[in-house]
Amino acid sequence: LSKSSQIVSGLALITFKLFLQALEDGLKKADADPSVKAVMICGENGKFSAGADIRGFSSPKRHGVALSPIVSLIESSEKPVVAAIEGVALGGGLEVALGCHYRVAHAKARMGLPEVTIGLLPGAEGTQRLPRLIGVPAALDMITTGKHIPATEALKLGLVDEIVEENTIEAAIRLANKVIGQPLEPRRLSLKPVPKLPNMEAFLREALVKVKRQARGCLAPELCVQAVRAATERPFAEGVRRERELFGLLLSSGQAQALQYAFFAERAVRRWAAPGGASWSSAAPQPVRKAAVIGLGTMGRGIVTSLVKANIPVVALEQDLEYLNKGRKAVMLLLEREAMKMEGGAQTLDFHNPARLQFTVDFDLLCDVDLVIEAVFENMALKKEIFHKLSKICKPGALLCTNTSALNIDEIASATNRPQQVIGTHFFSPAHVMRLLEIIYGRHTSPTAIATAMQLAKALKKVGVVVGNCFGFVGNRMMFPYVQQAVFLLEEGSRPEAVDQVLEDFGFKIGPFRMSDLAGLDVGWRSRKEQGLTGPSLAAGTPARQRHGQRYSPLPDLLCEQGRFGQKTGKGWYQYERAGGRTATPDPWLHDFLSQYRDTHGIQSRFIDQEEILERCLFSLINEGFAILAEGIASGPEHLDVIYINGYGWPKHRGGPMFYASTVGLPRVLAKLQKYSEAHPDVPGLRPNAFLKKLVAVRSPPLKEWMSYLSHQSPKL
Ligand SMILES: CC/C=C\C/C=C/C(=O)SCCNC(=O)CCNC(=O)[C@H](O)C(C)(C)COP(=O)(O)OP(=O)(O)OC[C@H]1O[C@@H](n2cnc3c(N)ncnc32)[C@H](O)[C@@H]1OP(=O)(O)O
Repeated sequence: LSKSSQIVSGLALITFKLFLQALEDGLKKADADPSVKAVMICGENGKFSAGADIRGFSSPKRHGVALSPIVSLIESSEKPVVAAIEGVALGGGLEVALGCHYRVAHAKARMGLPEVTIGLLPGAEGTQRLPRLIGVPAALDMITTGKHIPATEALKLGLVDEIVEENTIEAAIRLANKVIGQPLEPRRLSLKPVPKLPNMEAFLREALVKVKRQARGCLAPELCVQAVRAATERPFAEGVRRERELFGLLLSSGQAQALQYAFFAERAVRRWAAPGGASWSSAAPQPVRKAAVIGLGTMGRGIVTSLVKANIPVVALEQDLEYLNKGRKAVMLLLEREAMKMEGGAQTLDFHNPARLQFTVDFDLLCDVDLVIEAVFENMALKKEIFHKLSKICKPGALLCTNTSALNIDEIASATNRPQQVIGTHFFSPAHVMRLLEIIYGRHTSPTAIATAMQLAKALKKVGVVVGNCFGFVGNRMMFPYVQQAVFLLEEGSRPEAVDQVLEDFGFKIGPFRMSDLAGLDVGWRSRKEQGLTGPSLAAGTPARQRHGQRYSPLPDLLCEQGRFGQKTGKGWYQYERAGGRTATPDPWLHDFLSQYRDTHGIQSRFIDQEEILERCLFSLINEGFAILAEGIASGPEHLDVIYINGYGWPKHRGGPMFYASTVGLPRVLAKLQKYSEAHPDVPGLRPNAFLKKLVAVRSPPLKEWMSYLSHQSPKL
């Protein structure tokens, strides 16, 4: 456009506020200058905009330049304004583009309104303009999910006018030149009607039901639907007023802070630290060009699928042909399903090629892999045998990972000649779906090994969280007291469905008993037998409800002795329509069994209210979290929260257990733990941890300062 245009650039994230000011000044200048015939807005360095600075929403100094008036200013310009979208146009960035009269995008650009994922809604008139441009169904989908869509999809939806493979800015200038002099009214989205649907009311009602069911207590998706509904029912200006009202509600709901905390926590855990000062900033990962997975049970199958999806060639190994064929079939089925989901996308799955995925029973084929993930049964002797073999067969630099949920990494490493290359990689089931990867370093694990495991997590599109070695690591260790409380509550008078209901209402995807039925009660039973807590190795004369002087509930063991393993046997804490069924119904047999159990042990059944259920389960879990932090097993509360959100179904809009504790108030958590501990002195999980007490004593500092109150920066770090 040379002299006849005004190029406004610099839509960089950190300078969003400054940019808005510059944009306003630039637009006004362009408008006043008769030599300017059109305006093109682009970003710097190939990126349009990631939107407003998220930290600004919870900053006490939140004032900022309002975005809406600038979007309106763009739209009302008498000269055509064209957005040249490269990289990403997200949130406020996309709302700026929606104010423009035309949008040109690079083929690799991505667009979205992700505000819902940080507890907000597109508050710069995005909920009013987008439905006018692409219709209610597509707009609602983008706004309530926050998904980023590729440029090709944006073109199909009519969100952009043109996509280009080459120079986006030149293409935008070409388009601007072409449209000079054409009427702008039809291009101003605020003047357009929202395209009608024959069944708009029913559609919106169903959309609301859907987001309420999926979001479980999370406000933002629901309010997004309400804002879009306003677009369908009210004139633009009134819709904008409603949008503003709803935005204000979300901003002060507390959920937005929790979700924004979660956004940054997920990024903070990438900056890992380990003993001896090793950290993300100094350690470099090794390349993983080929991997192997040992064991094709449920976990191994998911891990193989995950590696194939990440385009890493895999050797999948089983102990014999029977298991191998079973495993191969299951993996192929998973991959077929994944391929179907990806159909039409840019990526394809090349899993029929033996160079990409090879099944074998021959350990020698592992001689050239860069990384092995052992995913066999949770049995120390078996794992040690495998690791001993691996250290003989694998090339010297190969990283040896064990997928374990609790076993001692150091003991496994002791079976090899290279303990520095042994690391725990705790995947969550189903491993090709769940985002969490708990990465556990042992006493000898090298910084390179940790960096490589973190790099692997990234390649697998997972959130890697580095933690220290202890029984259950972080996630399961915090889960033990939670589940223990849930079972104690049954002993005292509650029922599985009552406990599950309270925790599901809190926002957990699934309560502890439904979870236990899903995972299989036999898993914990086996582990308790191995620990000598139950079964033949239990010393004669051990009291039924006590182990090592502490309260113990034999209830789960008794259920297992009855063959009630959960869904797989059709009976567990609930009953199911058949073995393998998924619909849990309260079981009168279990209710009778609990009554008899209480009678046998002289337990006076009592009514337990929702508050007690919630507090005893959650506060005991949080209490263990403080112990983990004090011992240096994790380097900060964010690590625990990211683990819980991504691996244990903790509701993200509550920010994770430690963030939740900070919102409840540490003095309250402490007081309640003290109260419950006095009532149950034989339950160590309820005894307030010293670190929690210390934080309360120093007046409960903000979560990000907690770690500075540990006198020793812990033996592990
Ligand atoms: C008054 C106005 C009212 C409303 C209008 C505006 C509302 C908004 O715009 S809300 C913000 C909407 N935008 C987003 O939610 C985008 C969030 N960011 C992302 O999705 C991703 O970061 C990305 C796709 C932009 C880039 O992904 P990737 O390449 O994987 O990098 P990272 O995620 O690691 O990010 C790098 C770095 O940038 C920080 N960051 C990214 N986006 C923001 C942001 N919007 N605000 C603040 N900081 C952001 C991120 O935290 C990383 O930094 P650290 O490693 O230091 O944590």
